[in-house]
Amino acid sequence: MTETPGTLLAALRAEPPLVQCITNYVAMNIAANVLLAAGASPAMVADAEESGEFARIAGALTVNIGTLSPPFVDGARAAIAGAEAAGRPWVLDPVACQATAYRRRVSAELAALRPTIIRGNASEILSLAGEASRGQGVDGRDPVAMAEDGARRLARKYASVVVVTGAVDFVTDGVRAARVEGGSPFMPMNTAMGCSLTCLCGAYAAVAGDPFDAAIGALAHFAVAGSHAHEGAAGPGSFAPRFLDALHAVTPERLDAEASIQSVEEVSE
Ligand SMILES: Nc1ncnc2c1ncn2[C@@H]1O[C@H](COP(=O)(O)OP(=O)(O)O)[C@@H](O)[C@H]1O
Ligand SMILES: Cc1ncsc1CCOP(=O)(O)O
Ligand SMILES: [Mg+2]
Repeated sequence: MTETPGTLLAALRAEPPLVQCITNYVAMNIAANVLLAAGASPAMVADAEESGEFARIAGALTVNIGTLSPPFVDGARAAIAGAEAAGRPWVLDPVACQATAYRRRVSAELAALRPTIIRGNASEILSLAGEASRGQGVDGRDPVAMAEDGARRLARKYASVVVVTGAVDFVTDGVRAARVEGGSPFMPMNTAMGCSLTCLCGAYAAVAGDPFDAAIGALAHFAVAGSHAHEGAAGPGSFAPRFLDALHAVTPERLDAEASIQSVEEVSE
């Protein structure tokens, strides 16, 4: 792996990428702070009046359907067209896509536009892959292992890198696969943690040559920072500021030294 998480983090900090985040009302502030702490430059630019134009100047685009509405979806469509025209990577977060017909329809439409990376919890990836999901609203309720085959199918169908998050994260491009360990059980007790990770996947994709490496880099950065923040945290409340500090404090060298990444042998079909 030439593009290790540490190499990508060094590149990101040397030239902070502009990341256009079309995300939900809950995540906007949290995700912007996560990107700034990590070393990237966030901009929450969502309306169709300008989102396509902005996507052409951003290093990457992220689209999250957490608090979707028809104008929001129009903004996402325009931004995706702009990113595609400019050859920029874009990331889809299909928040709670199992929950309603509207979310199933919009997430399927956006996935069919072939995102560079799709990132969701196991329940969301299961649903996007057409399988039964036990997700409750935005919260994942399925084990990551259950969603791995669905992730592989999605990756092959849309030529995307697919990331399934949970206690141990899984990433696949349909040919290669890996698992990333670390983090903290306080992470799913903090809202918008997954949404923020999706935005960080955009930041890493902006500086990486290979979106599979980018996804692993963002996952490793979250996992290492989450483990550091867990030390001394009394609960989800004190975890949150420690996590921002840890995202900022981790150096490229420590990221490569501490990241726990296992390649998964893939069976060719
Ligand atoms: N039980 C856990 N232990 C450690 N890290 C976790 C755990 N659950 C989730 N995470 C981490 O929290 C982040 C958000 O993942 P997740 O909670 O699955 O997303 P979402 O917020 O979209 O449901 C990821 O970095 C993931 O690795
Ligand atoms: C609570 C909530 N409601 C709609 S979007 C959202 C945030 C979800 O954040 P995450 O998927 O990162 O847990
Ligand atoms: Mg989520």
